[in-house]
Amino acid sequence: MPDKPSVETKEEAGAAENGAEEDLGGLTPEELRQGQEAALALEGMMALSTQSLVQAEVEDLYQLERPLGQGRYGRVLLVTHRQKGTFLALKQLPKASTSLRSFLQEFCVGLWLGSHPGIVAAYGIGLESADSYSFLTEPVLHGDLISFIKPKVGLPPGAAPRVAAQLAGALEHLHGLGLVYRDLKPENVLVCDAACRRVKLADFGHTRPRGTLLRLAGPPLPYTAPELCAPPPLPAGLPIRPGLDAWALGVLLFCGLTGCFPWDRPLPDDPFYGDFLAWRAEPRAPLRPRPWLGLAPAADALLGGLLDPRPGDRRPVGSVTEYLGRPWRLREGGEEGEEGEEGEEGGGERGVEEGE
Ligand SMILES: Nc1ncnc2c1ncn2[C@@H]1O[C@H](COP(=O)(O)OP(=O)(O)OP(=O)(O)O)[C@@H](O)[C@H]1O
Repeated sequence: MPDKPSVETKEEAGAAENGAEEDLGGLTPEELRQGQEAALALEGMMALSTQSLVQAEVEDLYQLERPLGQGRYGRVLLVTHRQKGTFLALKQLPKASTSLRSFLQEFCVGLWLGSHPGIVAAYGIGLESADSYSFLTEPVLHGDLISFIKPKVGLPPGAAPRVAAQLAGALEHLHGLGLVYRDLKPENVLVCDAACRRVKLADFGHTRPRGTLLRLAGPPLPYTAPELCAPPPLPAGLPIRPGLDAWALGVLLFCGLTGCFPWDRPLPDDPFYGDFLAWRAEPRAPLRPRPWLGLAPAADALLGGLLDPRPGDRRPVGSVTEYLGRPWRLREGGEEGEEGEEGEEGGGERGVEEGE
């Protein structure tokens, strides 16, 4: 699947002000307070980090080994420290397209998340060069999750629940700090081993404190939650909350289980989304949309909760743990299959690499 742009959102300064609950876009005052505290803590870290940026050209300090990846905003290089020889990943963001503030936000969120097994470790070194800003993280050398998702098949047998559990843990950690990740997609999930047993979440360039006001500024993606596609409840935007990540996790898991996107965008004019809504309204077998045919009841229930179009009723990312240990895919012929068997196929029409 070629790289899809991240969810384009327009951001308003600061978090939503305290007020009547109906003005909080579904956030409770406590949730909003936590988001405001996160915003303050992040601003503090950014102010300190700006003073400690190393002023140097990357090549003066690090030996470039090979590119690790390229995103819309920056490139990631495998480098070695010239004196110590340590292997590191260096994310370089050109000044032409990245402000100091955006760089510091991404750099500091990575630091703040600290050491978590499901999150790429940040090394606390930020560089300012003539034309770019850079920071260093641990290198994760088996590529990103997209290269493990076989079109119209999905992830290797057994991998989807493992990936789901690790991503849910990483996102819960981030949500617990009052943040919303906002950019969950396979390209941002790095794989630590050839069997896709261990994964880590990377790229915190879109992470913001809960309650930050955002509006969708570009076209919606499959991962964009429907409430972001609708006109925002407040003129300035939607106060973001963790349910945005729960939706994206549901879409990512669907891709991982079937090798297809469930829809192009969660709007009623999208035929696949329309079929999904009709099936939700009346979950009889004949109405089951074709892309969902290969899923077992546990996956139906898990995805049904994460992909609830009503953000207030949507299940949290941690609900993944309730469905571990049960088959998520059917064998051919409709029986429930063990995760770990060969030959599981989703019934979808659009492979993940097509047209995205
Ligand atoms: N620590 C790392 N180790 C190995 N590869 C990495 C690492 N960080 C990122 N990559 C690779 O580089 C790619 C681009 O990185 P990243 O997503 O951070 O860039 P971006 O410009 O912010 O992307 P986006 O367009 O998603 O916003 C990733 O998809 C991944 O393949």
